[in-house]
Amino acid sequence: MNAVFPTPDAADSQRLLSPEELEAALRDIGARRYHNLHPFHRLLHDGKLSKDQVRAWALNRYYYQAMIPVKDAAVLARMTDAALRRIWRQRIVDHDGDHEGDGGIERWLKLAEGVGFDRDYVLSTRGILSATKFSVEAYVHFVSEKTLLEAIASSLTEMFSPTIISERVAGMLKNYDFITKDTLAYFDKRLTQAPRDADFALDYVKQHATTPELQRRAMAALTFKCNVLWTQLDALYFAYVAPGMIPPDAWRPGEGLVADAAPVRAAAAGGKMTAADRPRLPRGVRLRNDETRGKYVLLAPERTFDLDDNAVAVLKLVDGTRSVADIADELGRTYAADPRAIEADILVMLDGLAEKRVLER
Ligand SMILES: O=C(O)c1cc(C(=O)O)c2c(n1)C(=O)C(=O)c1cc(C(=O)O)[nH]c1-2
Repeated sequence: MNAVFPTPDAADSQRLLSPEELEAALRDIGARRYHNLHPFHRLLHDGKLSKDQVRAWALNRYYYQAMIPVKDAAVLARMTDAALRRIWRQRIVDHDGDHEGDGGIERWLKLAEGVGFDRDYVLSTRGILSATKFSVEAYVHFVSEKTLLEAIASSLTEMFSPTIISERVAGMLKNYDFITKDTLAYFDKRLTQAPRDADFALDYVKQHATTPELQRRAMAALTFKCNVLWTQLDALYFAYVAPGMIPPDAWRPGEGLVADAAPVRAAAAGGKMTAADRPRLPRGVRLRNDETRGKYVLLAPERTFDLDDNAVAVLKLVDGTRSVADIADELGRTYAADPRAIEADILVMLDGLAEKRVLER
């Protein structure tokens, strides 16, 4: 059974490390395996993701946040020492809060709402990737089944989280116009909570990992936890970046958003296009590159519309899943221009096409 986990080589595993050497070995695991190194995080922080890809991250990570107190309750249940429980229970309070509307889970829900989700949809966990669930649940099982030392050691990824949190908050605020400081308020508190928790867990592990075997187990626990975080990002990347294979039942762009009702209402009222609408070409209408004339045209049954370069850039992004706001965001990034100014212009253009019945929402 143990063979499933890689073991350090025999010579190392037989030597008792000093507490300082053990800490250095644990930090080295983070330096090589922590999820700040994952390509999905690089894209997220550098502003390279679409709004829908950021949404997929916020939705899936909700599951991790929601299960952290379940994990910590399982750790608490292993503790026979009241003094230890008094310290550990603070983690549950941090996430659940002391009253309704308080705590980390609530703040994560605000983050999800901030990127457009309907709160009840997020709470339902319906659209969460199965791989996210498997990975988070593996963490809960791990702390329930392994020794208390291993359970505590598995939380040590928090040693590395303040750096990634600072980088994420700065990067997202700079690179995405739909992200505000309020949306990311979740992370404010983590900057003090995580170091406090990590300091305690590190002292505990350094004190209690008193044999080479226990030290090896503590290192394996931290490696396991790095993998729990890494595989969640693998799953997001596979489903929403490349190859973009969204499994059955997982969230699809456009689902579970508060703006969902808006296009329906607007269409029913016959009103103008809004930023939340997801325009698409009606059946029988196609964007075509007319090679003899060297330009793109919109081909409709028995009619052809000449298009200027701006219209072509917009229509290349019209796919029935991107909203007008998403299209404006993407063009804003491509042309380094203010997306809200672009949005106003393309709404007028799209309304014109909708009136000619070569566009619908
Ligand atoms: O934003 C991050 O990158 C990040 C990482 C980690 C982590 O390293 O486990 C946690 C969190 N955030 C976090 O918000 C959180 O509540 C948390 C709890 C735990 C844990 O293992 O008990 N890790 C993390």
